[in-house]
Amino acid sequence: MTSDVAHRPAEPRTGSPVLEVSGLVRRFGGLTAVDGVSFRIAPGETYGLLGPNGAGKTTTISMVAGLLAADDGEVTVGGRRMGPRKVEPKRYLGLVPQDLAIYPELTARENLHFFGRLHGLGGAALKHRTAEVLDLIGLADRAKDPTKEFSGGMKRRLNIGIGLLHSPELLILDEPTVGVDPQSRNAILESVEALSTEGMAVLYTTHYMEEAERLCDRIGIIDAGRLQAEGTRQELIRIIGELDEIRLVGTGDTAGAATALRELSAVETVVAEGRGILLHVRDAPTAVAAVVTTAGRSGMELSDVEITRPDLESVFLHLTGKALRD
Ligand SMILES: Nc1ncnc2c1ncn2[C@@H]1O[C@H](COP(=O)(O)OP(=O)(O)OP(=O)(O)O)[C@@H](O)[C@H]1O
Repeated sequence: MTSDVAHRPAEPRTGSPVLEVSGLVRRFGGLTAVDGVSFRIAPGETYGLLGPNGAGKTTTISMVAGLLAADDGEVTVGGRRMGPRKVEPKRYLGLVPQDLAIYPELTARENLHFFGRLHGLGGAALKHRTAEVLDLIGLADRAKDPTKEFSGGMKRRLNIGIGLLHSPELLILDEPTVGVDPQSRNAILESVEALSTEGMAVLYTTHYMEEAERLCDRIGIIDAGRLQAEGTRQELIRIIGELDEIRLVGTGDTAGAATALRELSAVETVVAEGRGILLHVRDAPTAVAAVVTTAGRSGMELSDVEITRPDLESVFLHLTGKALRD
């Protein structure tokens, strides 16, 4: 069945969360893959699930999308209870799986038309939405080409376009940049960024810290099936303290420089070590000029200055005792 009116939810539910996940649990035999996961996503918000391989990201989103039954807990999409047998709530979400689901012989536009019809779109509305989506995923100029000629990254973008066609309230993307070249990766990230201008809520899973930092308003750090922490990038970094590191390498009067550096207001700790000094400071990019000048004036000849700022990788290490990437 097709209609000329794009399928959009009848009532916008601004204010209340688009997605509410509460106490979700899923076991596979003796393994608890998802162990009491709860989070919410507001309209227009991009929420990242950041965790290493096997953390439970795909299992979580499979339950969110109603593809997999939960052993415990509850998922609601737009206030509607989700589950494998539910039909209505699934109309409000789009799922972009890791695996590609496109027809290689069809052009990009034909693929979108085909999947659009499956969503009940047709006529002028389908044409209009297809053009909008092709723009959004940056494939308007390749709309007439068979997708078998596309690069891996372009196919991924089309996969995202298919998930977007029916203007879902919530779009779920499962590690959409795995295995693509850096240029395509950037194009994918730009497409996802553009979604927030559409007011869509996005659930984005990744094991790339840079992607979570760039795209997500809030991030849930997941490991061994549990949400270890949740918040904005800044909130998460506060968990491990907000101090940056400046490492000064050089010769001369290191001890004298260390004493002088302790007097600077931005400096919290100073440790003289081997051929240099390690400082913990607030806001290193602002403090570095005074640090370098003070060290120089105190008789230290610098050969290198290195700034390290805490990132989500450091937060993950702090919370779990292991690196995000193997
Ligand atoms: N159908 C299944 N049967 C048995 N174990 C499973 C099944 N699906 C997932 N698991 C296990 O559950 C755990 C979580 O897997 P999941 O795929 O959710 O992790 P992930 O964070 O998405 O990682 P990846 O990035 O590798 O997909 C893993 O230990 C995995 O082996």
